[in-house]
Amino acid sequence: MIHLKDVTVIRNGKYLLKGINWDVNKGEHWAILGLNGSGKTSLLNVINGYLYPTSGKVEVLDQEFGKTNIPELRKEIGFISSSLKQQLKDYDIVLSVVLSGIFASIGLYEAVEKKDVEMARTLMEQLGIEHLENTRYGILSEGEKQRVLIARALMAKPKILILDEPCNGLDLIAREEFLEFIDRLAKQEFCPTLIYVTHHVEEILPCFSHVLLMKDGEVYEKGLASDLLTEETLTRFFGREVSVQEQQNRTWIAIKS
Ligand SMILES: Nc1ncnc2c1ncn2[C@@H]1O[C@H](COP(=O)(O)OP(=O)(O)OP(=O)(O)O)[C@@H](O)[C@H]1O
Repeated sequence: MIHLKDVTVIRNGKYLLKGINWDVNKGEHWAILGLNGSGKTSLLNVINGYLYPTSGKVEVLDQEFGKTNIPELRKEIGFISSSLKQQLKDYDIVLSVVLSGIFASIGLYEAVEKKDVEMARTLMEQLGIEHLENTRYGILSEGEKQRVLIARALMAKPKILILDEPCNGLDLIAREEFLEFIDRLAKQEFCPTLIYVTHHVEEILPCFSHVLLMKDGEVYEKGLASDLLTEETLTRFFGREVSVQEQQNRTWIAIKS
């Protein structure tokens, strides 16, 4: 699904990413964990073709960057981020916003078919936002907006779904409800490969088979979540002694000292 070989990005004399080697295979879901400024967003921008590497090779969905049509490829990659949340038009109704996902457009300018509206309604129902169909996007809460974004992304039937800190701005209940949805989504046969970026270990659900630990623009470690979400590795990674607890099949950490 995604293959990065020795990817380095330098901008304004600064290494944003350094020698990244990363392979995401079909059937895997990855969580990317890192502190502020560790290069997570830069990495996502490379995958989306918004940030061109200074050196190295990028292959996404069997397309090698530099030899492929990136805008076409982007249609197969769903991307959920806070900047997209802000770009959507406040005055559009939720149904239009969801339907606009078919065209990856901000606003709905093209005719849609009955089956598209049916699909949008099914997705809204699965996300518990069907009652908001005719509500203006601008008045929704952060949690509701997040669900609209997910439904919008899924309309395009992406092969990869990237979630960049999707729980930012969600309260405790909204966050847990959102994570429950992600868990349900991961169990569906049609689920795209999920790439979930977060600062918070406890958001890494059991459906995330693998974890990429990012530090200072480099891959600190990568591998099975069960191998990496341990007291020993996380203490080394964060550079602070942490204690780890398993609850509801998730890892919760606290700083010891
Ligand atoms: N165009 C650029 N020129 C110079 N430095 C940049 C540029 N874009 C990003 N950076 C720097 O690269 C580093 C990595 O940024 P990035 O946004 O990828 O980190 P992040 O892990 O996503 O951080 P956060 O968790 O805070 O969102 C930061 O120090 C940032 O200031």
